[in-house]
Amino acid sequence: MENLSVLMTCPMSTYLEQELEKRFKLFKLWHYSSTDQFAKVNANSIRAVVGDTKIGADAKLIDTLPKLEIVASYSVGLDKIDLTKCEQKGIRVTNTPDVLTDDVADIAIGLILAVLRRLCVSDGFVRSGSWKNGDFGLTSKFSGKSVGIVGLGRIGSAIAKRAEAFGCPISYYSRTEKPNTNYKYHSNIIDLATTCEILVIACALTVETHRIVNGGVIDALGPKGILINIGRGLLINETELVAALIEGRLGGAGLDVFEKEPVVPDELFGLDNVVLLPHVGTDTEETSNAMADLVIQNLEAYSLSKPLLTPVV
Ligand SMILES: O=CC(=O)O
Repeated sequence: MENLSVLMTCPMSTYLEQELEKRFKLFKLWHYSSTDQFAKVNANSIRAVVGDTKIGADAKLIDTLPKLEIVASYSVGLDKIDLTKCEQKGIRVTNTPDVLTDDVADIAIGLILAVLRRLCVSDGFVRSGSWKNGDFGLTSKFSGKSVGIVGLGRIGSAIAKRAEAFGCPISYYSRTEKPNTNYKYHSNIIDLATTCEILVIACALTVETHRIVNGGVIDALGPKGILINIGRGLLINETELVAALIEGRLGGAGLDVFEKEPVVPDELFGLDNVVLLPHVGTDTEETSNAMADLVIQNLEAYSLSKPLLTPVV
């Protein structure tokens, strides 16, 4: 197995680095001044790339590595990988589904509660000593509110299940109606946004879903509506979102992802009806290690010519 040379694109998990180093010849792209400098000496030896949600394998990297055979992503999302190019070149691709579903669904519910019950603001209220001057004031109830989910895949379904336990009626939008659910299907995202109080974006970022939440969807959700995004920043038109929040056309937002991470629009920092997280949906020790194990198992399977565990291409 040592003969598989693996390129990691950026720091993602110390455990993953250590485990890769035990098994393969590991190169770390961030130890070089540029991809070109790395490629000058090593391009012909790399057969595997391990990328993540920050740096995956785009067309330029793939073209730089003529011997590349497999991209094992330390993420479920595949938007940072040029899948078409991988398919054309016969490069295998794997990701890390399932092991992270619970954590991402948990953080979606956490964001809903944080926005509606104003958890971060009330924490600040206690820390600043303001409580001594009077009560915090009333917030908004979660239990029983109608939840609309965009994308009823693994993560969307796990969010639905959790929201059901809060007594929330669930409806969803996806390309096709899913069999065997009691949830109401909308074939149009505007209809979904019009009929729900909390809209959770849980679909993959693809050409079709790019900025699927535009001004029309935000206005359909309305001044009492809450928008939650645990998918990708580019699923929402961020400029429209910021404008709607500032103008009071949207009730609030809970965001784990942004268009240009780690850059977050300055305007959001001054709003106390938004909760902002640094893309941490999967970042628990347990899940991070499970994702790393899956990356390793896929690479091991590949190097032993065994079936991949979670193949995408
Ligand atoms: O965002 C997280 C992932 O795609 O795994």
